[in-house]
Amino acid sequence: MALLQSIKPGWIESSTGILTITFGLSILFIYVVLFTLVLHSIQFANSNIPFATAKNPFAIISQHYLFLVDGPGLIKRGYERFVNGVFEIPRTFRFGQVIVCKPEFIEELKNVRSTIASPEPWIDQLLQISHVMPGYFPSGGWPSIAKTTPGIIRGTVHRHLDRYVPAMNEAIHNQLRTLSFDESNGCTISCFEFAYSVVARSGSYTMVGERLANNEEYLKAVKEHILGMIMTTRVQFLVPECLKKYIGGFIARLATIGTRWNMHASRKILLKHFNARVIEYRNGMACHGNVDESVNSQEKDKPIEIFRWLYEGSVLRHRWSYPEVLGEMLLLQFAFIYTTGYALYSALYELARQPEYIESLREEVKSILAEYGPTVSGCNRMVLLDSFLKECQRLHPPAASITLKPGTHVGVPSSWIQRSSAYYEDPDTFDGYRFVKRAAAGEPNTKLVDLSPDYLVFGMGSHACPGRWMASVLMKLVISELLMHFDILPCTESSSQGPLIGSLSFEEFYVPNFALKICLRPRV
Ligand code: HEM
Repeated sequence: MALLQSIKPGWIESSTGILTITFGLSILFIYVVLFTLVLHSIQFANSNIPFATAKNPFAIISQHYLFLVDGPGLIKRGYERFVNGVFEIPRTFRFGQVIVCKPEFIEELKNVRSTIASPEPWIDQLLQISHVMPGYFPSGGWPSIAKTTPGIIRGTVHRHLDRYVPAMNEAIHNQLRTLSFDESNGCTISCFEFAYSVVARSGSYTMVGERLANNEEYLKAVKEHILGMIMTTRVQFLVPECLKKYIGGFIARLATIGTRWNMHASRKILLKHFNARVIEYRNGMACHGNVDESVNSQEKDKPIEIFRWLYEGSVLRHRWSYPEVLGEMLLLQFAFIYTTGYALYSALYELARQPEYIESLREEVKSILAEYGPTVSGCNRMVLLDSFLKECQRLHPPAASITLKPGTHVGVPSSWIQRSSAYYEDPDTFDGYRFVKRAAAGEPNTKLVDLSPDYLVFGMGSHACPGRWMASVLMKLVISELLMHFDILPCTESSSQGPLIGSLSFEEFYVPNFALKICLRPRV
């Protein structure tokens, strides 16, 4: 005790000294990082383009912060200031994003050749592929496999959409079977979780086949991996480019360990299942005798499984390596499942909030299903539902801008154009049948999958989303099934209500409000 008493004051003094030095060094480090950030932003920025708010050092730092936590809000402020011009958003240690608002420029961008305007650098910078997925793609340059997938989706998934529909219907039923219903109150579900799960299950049918689409461990890993990628990327944004290689991965792991955002843990599970699926493909290929027949045999009447197509392409034609196939699958899961899950989530939210639409939509679905069943041609005839979904996407797109050009990253403030009175009457009001009325008035581009400069949810030009027909049919099948068998109601608990959008964004991407719930009550 005496010894302790005798050493304590000295120890306290020296520890206070260490604390002061550590504090001082941390402040110095923060200043150096902020100074470098401002310097880099000015160096990377286009000198003749204004920033969303202003170009002074404080404004640059605040825009970096805002783009990280509320990207759509920052894009809105820029759009309001430069509605007939362009503006730029500085980004942490990278090229800024130039946002084009002037309608003539947007029209010009639409017609740019696919080799010049490409979404690849945007995806690379948004998801920071080389840091978040090291080892999957060749360094320097975008993998050739990624240039092939949109073609496969357009040429096979879209062309033979009807072949996928039975599996998609089964996935929807299987997902509904996982819910437990209470006789009187029905079932209260997390709105995003339900939409995300049903899309993950149906999407997995398309991507990896029936066995994995029913494997709960795999499905959980798919969902967690996508959210994990979002979270990991966000954490990585805060680390300077030169340090990312050394500490980026470590910091991101530290931030997500033990959470559902743990990308590394879920990726391990996914890889285990992908490898097992590959063994099944190999066995199948061995059974065919002639391996070349294997790829062709898929094209007869069965839906083409995207993973199998990519894998066999890598093995048989040596077009790309196995890690590249895995990398492409992980990216495609994001492109397919997050976007469609978000779109379905917003539609369920609006259905629960706006019961006046339920009866007319139900009537339409009922008569079409009676004649055509849950098929592609049935879905194509659901004009009211199509308009309702398009209105949901107009007001709640998954992202506030779409990016089109390499080098300088050029974006279009889609979310705010879609809310502009220049293009839409009473733009902030939800009118589920807005597009049916427009079609009746003879206006063009009124279908959910139609592209136009005032409706940019699926992009535009040669890189417009090739999965939009799949997304449209999938959402219609889910909503038809729900309308036929359930009443869709808002949840009465106050903690489960709230806005559609969560409190943080992911650059220009919106993140859902995970707490939002709806109630499904079985119809008598
Ligand atoms: C509601 C759901 C969806 C939305 C809102 C959406 C949105 C988008 C957008 C905005 C782009 C960029 C277009 C551009 O740069 O001009 C895109 C590209 C892409 N999407 Fe979708 N998407 C959805 C569903 C899907 C689905 C279901 C698939 C797969 C079956 C898919 C696969 C892709 C691919 C592969 C690309 C890259 C196209 C290219 O590089 O040429 N998407 N999507």
